[in-house]
Amino acid sequence: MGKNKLAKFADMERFENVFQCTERELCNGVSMTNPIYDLKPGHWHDTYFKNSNPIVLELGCGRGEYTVGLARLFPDKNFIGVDIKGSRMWTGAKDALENNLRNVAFLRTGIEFIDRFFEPGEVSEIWLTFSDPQMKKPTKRLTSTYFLERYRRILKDNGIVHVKTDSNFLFTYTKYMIAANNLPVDYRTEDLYQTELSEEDKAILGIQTYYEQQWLSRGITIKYLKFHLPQEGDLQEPDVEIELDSYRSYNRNKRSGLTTAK
Ligand SMILES: C[S@@+](CC[C@H](N)C(=O)[O-])C[C@H]1O[C@@H](n2cnc3c(N)ncnc32)[C@H](O)[C@@H]1O
Repeated sequence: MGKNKLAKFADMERFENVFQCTERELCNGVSMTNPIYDLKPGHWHDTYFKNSNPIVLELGCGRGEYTVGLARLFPDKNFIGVDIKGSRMWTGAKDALENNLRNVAFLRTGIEFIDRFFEPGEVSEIWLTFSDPQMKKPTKRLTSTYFLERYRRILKDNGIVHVKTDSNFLFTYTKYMIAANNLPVDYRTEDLYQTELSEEDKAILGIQTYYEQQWLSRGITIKYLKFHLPQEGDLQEPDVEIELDSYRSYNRNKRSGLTTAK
């Protein structure tokens, strides 16, 4: 039987690669709890990673498969998985500790507060893996201007955003967002596993998360976008009606009866 939640929460308090800030109103970035490191925004390199390698975030990392998988592929980069659900993140944190992956950390907090934990320009890339499409709530979508503004505050100029998703709704919304703001796109595919990829991209994009495995077993195609986020200019929300996904996950909200949403 797997470890229960309370035991996992106790582990999270003592894992040296886990930083937590769960009281949302107190998340001012100077009170991340960790058994060893007193970490302030702007000091991930010198206090924790002890190198100057690029920092890559996975936002909504769940069990952290991408964070840990990418860390294995790229020992010369640093990876931080971010999620509010500590019991999920425990899996990745334990895996990284057991395998002595020093280029991995996990941060437990709400993504809406992400700019409280990093200084401007401290982050090079962001991965969004199988994020909830939030079809009814545009400001909760992780590729909305609400979130992109926050990412811009911590990313280097022209920092990279990767979106890997099952959701046609989130993919289409993100495409419109990119078009509305003329964001430079490096890569876009609507069916990842039917696309010719370099060996390196195959390894990067072949990492499969828990949610991806669920979608693949249901025959849903996987979409992927890689774009840049320049610092300059106001970000505009796209004004389009998008067809809702025809399926829903065990965790996604019930359908409202509508067939499209903005
Ligand atoms: C659908 S799951 C995907 C998890 C993982 N990326 C995967 O592919 O298996 C979405 C994850 O995002 C997290 N999440 C969603 N909104 C969040 C927010 N605002 N702040 C922190 N975590 C959030 C949830 O807790 C959940 O673990």
